[in-house]
Amino acid sequence: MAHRPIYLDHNATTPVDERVLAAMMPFFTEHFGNPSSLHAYGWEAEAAVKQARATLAQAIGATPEEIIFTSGATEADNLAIKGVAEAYFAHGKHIITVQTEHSAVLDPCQYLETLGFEVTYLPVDDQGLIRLDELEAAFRPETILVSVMAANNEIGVLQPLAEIGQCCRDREVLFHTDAAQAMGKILLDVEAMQIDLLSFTAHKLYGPKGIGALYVRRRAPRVQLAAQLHGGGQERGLRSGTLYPPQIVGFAKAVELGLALMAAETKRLAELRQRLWQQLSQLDQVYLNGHPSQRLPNNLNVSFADVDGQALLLGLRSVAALSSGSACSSARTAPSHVLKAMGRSDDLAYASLRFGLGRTTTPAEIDRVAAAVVETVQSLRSLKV
Ligand SMILES: Cc1ncc(COP(=O)(O)O)c(C=O)c1O
Ligand code: FES
Repeated sequence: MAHRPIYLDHNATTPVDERVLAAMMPFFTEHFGNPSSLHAYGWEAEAAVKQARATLAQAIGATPEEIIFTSGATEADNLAIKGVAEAYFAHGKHIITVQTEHSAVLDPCQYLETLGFEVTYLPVDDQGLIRLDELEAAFRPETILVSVMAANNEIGVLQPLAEIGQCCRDREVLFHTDAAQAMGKILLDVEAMQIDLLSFTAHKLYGPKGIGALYVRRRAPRVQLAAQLHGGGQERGLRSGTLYPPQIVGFAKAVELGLALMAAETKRLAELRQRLWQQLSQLDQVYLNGHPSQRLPNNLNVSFADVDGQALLLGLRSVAALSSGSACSSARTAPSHVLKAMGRSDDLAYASLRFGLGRTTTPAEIDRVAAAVVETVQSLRSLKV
């Protein structure tokens, strides 16, 4: 097999775990029924979907009726934000979010601005965290929704969900969180954290691409939501379209595994990340992006001064599959909006690498990549003088 670079881009996506694939397989062939059909084939598929829904609900402290399947976190974010905007505009047209959110949150907010909504984009501090006093100051009588991500996809920073949930509940404002990166990596509890809507996705957690879910609170205070896809009325009318049992079964299996392995993986990945950072920080003028400890265990984001970002990625291409910023924005020419919001200069934002460690990452891989990064940075710097 042709030599492939070491995969260190697990914040972009992950491979499907063999155990997840095995759980999915029967639902492509033997158990191919449509869960909506009222016969044995349909019931079989329906039973599997029901079980998966219960597993997913339990993983976040929700009830099964509160889980709406979608095609991923992008669709879940859109449904949450546009669905709340459409259901609550009579109460007010103001939304609060954060400058460092994923485009699946920022773009729906910008779209709503074209429809007359007002959006506050909270700043973050130099470690990527929002400040609660700034959140508190942003509320208005007409605020209907706060959307703050659980874990950032570029820098892995974990926002204080329970505190944000409390702020929102005190003011009777709905709280949505995009937990695409956080699911299965940190504990999420929608009761304890007072979360009203939560988006998640399977493919960041060794599950298949193209499946995700939105948790929508039905217990008090119950969330009203306007559907964004209309048709056959699946998912209690909130998301029409034939359910996809293989993906749904795989999603639940991935989450179940993620939770079972979480404690051990958190420890192992944090050690590997530390090993990587120790080697990289032997270079002069390297900067860790994001809070040093309040972050996902598998993410390290680093900026290198006096290096051309594009040349750095090119120089490492054969050794490691990495990205600069997020998967989508690496293809763009603008510097990362997340690093810019933290106050990084354009140069440092360009010359950044996101290391996303995963379940198969080994110490030998880390050492190999670290050595290649050190060597590439040194040689690019020596060319400059
Ligand atoms: C924070 C965050 N939100 C949303 C998404 C989009 O998820 P999906 O690919 O499931 O639509 C991603 C994935 O890149 C993400 O990292
Ligand atoms: S969708 Fe997450 S990086 Fe592009």
